[in-house]
Parts: sequence; structure tokens; C-alpha cells
Amino acid sequence: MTSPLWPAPVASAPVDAVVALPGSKSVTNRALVLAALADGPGYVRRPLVSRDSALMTAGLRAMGVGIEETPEGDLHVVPAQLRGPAHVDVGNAGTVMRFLPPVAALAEGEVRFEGDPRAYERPLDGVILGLRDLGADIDDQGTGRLPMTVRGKGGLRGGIVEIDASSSSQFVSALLLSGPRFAEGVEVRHVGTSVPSMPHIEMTVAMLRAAGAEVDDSEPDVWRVAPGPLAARDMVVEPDLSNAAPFMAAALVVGGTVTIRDWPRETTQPGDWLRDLFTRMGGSCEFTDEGLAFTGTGTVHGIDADLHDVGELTPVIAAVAALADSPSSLSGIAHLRLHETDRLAALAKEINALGGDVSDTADGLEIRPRPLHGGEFQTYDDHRIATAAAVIGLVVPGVQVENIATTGKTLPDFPGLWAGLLGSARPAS
Ligand SMILES: O=C(O)C1=C[C@@H](OP(=O)(O)O)[C@@H](O)[C@H](O)C1
Ligand SMILES: C=C(OP(=O)(O)O)C(=O)O
Repeated sequence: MTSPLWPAPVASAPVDAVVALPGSKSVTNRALVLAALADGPGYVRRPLVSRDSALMTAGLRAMGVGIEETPEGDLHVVPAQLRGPAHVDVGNAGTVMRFLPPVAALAEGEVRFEGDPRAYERPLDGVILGLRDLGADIDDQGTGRLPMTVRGKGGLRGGIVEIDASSSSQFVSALLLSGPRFAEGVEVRHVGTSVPSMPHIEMTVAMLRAAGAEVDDSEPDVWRVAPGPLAARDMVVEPDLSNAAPFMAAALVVGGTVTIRDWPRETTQPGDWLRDLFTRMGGSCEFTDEGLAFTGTGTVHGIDADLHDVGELTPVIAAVAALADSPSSLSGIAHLRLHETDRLAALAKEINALGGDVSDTADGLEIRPRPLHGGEFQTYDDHRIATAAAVIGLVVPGVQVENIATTGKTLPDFPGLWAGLLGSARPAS
């Protein structure tokens, strides 16, 4: 089945807009897990409402957790005895497929995990092998992947476990998030080449501590979580800074100023790196009372950057780099081949289809800017490939984005937000 094409709007004037972004996927889905495992009812305030968060909510509800939306749009989470039989659809959400199996191991009864075809290709071995070592009974037919069944025993021993988290930081986050509820807590020791997306593990540690858990992360590649209760709380979700990328990129490639409302002054979100990365590419930013004001001139410089810690920013950075006045080299991101799609291959193929000159290397992208032309841009069910295409379309007429609706994985109504960004463009002087 072919998906409809979305004609990417071309910017006719510099942008001048204030953007209120929905909540962070990573914070929302961690907050939901921590609230579900807490010692009483709590709230997740200003949550993201998107495909990935809906899948997390549905998965927790299937295991018995009460989650109700309040009239203000917050989520009231009422923990319960976790139970099977239950069915969890993980979609293509890394956070759901990795964070919920440890929760299922705490349930009484069988929990079946299924998802999109791509979820069956994405790595899960660190979670499966790790949980088994900690005492869980998992039937994965020997594949180390989904689909699988966790035969929950109402609790888990826990203890010390060695895993290789070089393919995804989410393996570590998954075992830590449920760790306080394991009888012996958990000590996760990473063995292997370096763990990507370290800020996301720092986010896990920070959110566990905020919920009262005792976490020791003083030794590199080792994390210890003591057994104990998680406090029932109000958790307020920050705006999704990774999803700020296309909006800030608009100011870079078109010129003008975009203010991202409520940008936190301190955060573990990897999107905070955009301030530095996009400044190096030609923009400038300042904190204002409203948020972060980011200004570009329309002239973009290439960048040499190791994105190992912030891989999810790659697609939009690659799109901007394809429009730059000098080449770029993006490295440290081999693990992106195992994301929603093989992002390195997809970006090279689609940018080249518009006349670009991009090669995917063993661990990144080499981008040599060339004049681009319009054409179809395939998105491979990948929200960030779709927003990257929209950025190119701002300055390259005739870009048609296939399945723009895939942005709904983490960013509801992206086309509406994008139209708002351009609608408020000030007239050219
Ligand atoms: O824990 C999280 O919320 C995430 C961790 C990262 O995963 P990887 O470590 O698999 O890259 C990131 O890319 C993903 O978008 C979200
Ligand atoms: C890699 C990503 O998602 P997931 O949580 O599915 O891993 C992403 O959002 O860029």
C-alpha cells in the first residue's frame, strides 16, 4: 500500500515564531513506568500524547495499572498488583519494548509482547538475557528478540548482571527503572564497546532519584539501584527538545528566529545539545522569559560531530548539513542502523535521490552539499526521517514526503505545528 504524499511547504520569508512543543517521549514513558511502580497514586503532568506514549499507557493498563486522563490532560496513575495474562503491543517504540519486559517480570502471569515488524528486528538481547540472569522466565523461542512471552512470577530476585548495551542504552534504562522493585535491587554492569545515548541513562538515573530511589552511578559503565519503594508523585514532563530540532533547523536554513517555549535551563534531554550543535552550524541562541530563542541567517555551515551520545538528533542535523556551505562528517552513530529504520542508509538514499551527495560509513555519514531538487522522500515509518524531509522542503521546492503521519510516533500534529511556524513568518522586507 502506498501512503499519501505530503507536499512539504516552502518558506517564503524568514521565520519568526514561538513554538510550544508537546512533552518529551523519553520523559513521559519513564514517568509512566515509575508512576506505575510507585507506592501510591500519582500524576504525570503535561504528558506527551502520541503513538509511543499511547502504547506505553495501554501496555501498563493491560497489566492492571489504572491510568486515567484528567480534564486538564494530565494522567492520573494508580498502581495495582501487576498481573497477566496480558498482551502488550510495543508498536515500534523502543521505550515500550525495552522498559516493559522488566515490569512484566514483576507481574503474576504471562505477558505476551508483540509489535510492528520492525520491532522484531530491533535488538532486545540485553533485556532478555539480563532479565533471565536476574531470575525471570522468558520464552523468546531462542531468538533474543520479539515476539516473546514473559512468565511473570509476581516478583524478581534481581542482583548483579552483566549485559552488552552497545546497541542500545535502553537496555540499561530498562533494568534500572524497575530495579527498586526487585528483591535485591539491581547492579547493571555493561561489557562491550561504548554505550550510546548516555544522556538518556542520566535521565533514567535522575528520574529514579527524584522518585526516592537510591542509585549509585559513580563507576563508569556500572549502575546500582538499591531495593526500596518508589514515591508516588506529581511528575511534570518537559517539552520534547529532540523534537525542537526541525523547528530550530527552520531558522537555520531559512533565517529568522524560532523561540521554543519553556526550554528547561537544566535537563538531561539530549536535545539540549542542539544549542551547541546548531550554533556551530551558524545560528545563535539566548534564553528569554518565554524559552529559548534561536536565530539563524539562512547560511548554514557544515559540521564535524560525534553524535554517539545524541544519536536521535542525527536525521535533522543531516538534513541541515545537506544545505550547508561546506561538507559535514557525522560519526559515532553505527547504532542508528537499528533504530526505527536503518537511519544511515535511509538518509543517504533519500537525500541522494534529491541530487545530494551523502555516503553512509561504518559509523556515520559524510555529507557533501550539492544543489538539491524536488522529488519523493520516503520515510520508512520513521518520524525523524519525516521531519528531516520537511526541513529540506523548506528551501527545496517540490519535496513530497511519503507518510508524514509517521511523525505521530512522538509528535502529534506535526503538519499543523509546521504550518503554524510558517504561517507566522514575517513578510520579507
Ligand atoms: O531511553 C530513551 O528514551 C531513548 C534512548 C535512545 O535509544 P538508543 O540508546 O537505542 O539510541 C534514543 O535514541 C531513543 O530515541 C530514546
Ligand atoms: C530511536 C528512537 O526511538 P525509540 O524510542 O523507538 O528507540 C527515536 O525516537 O529517535
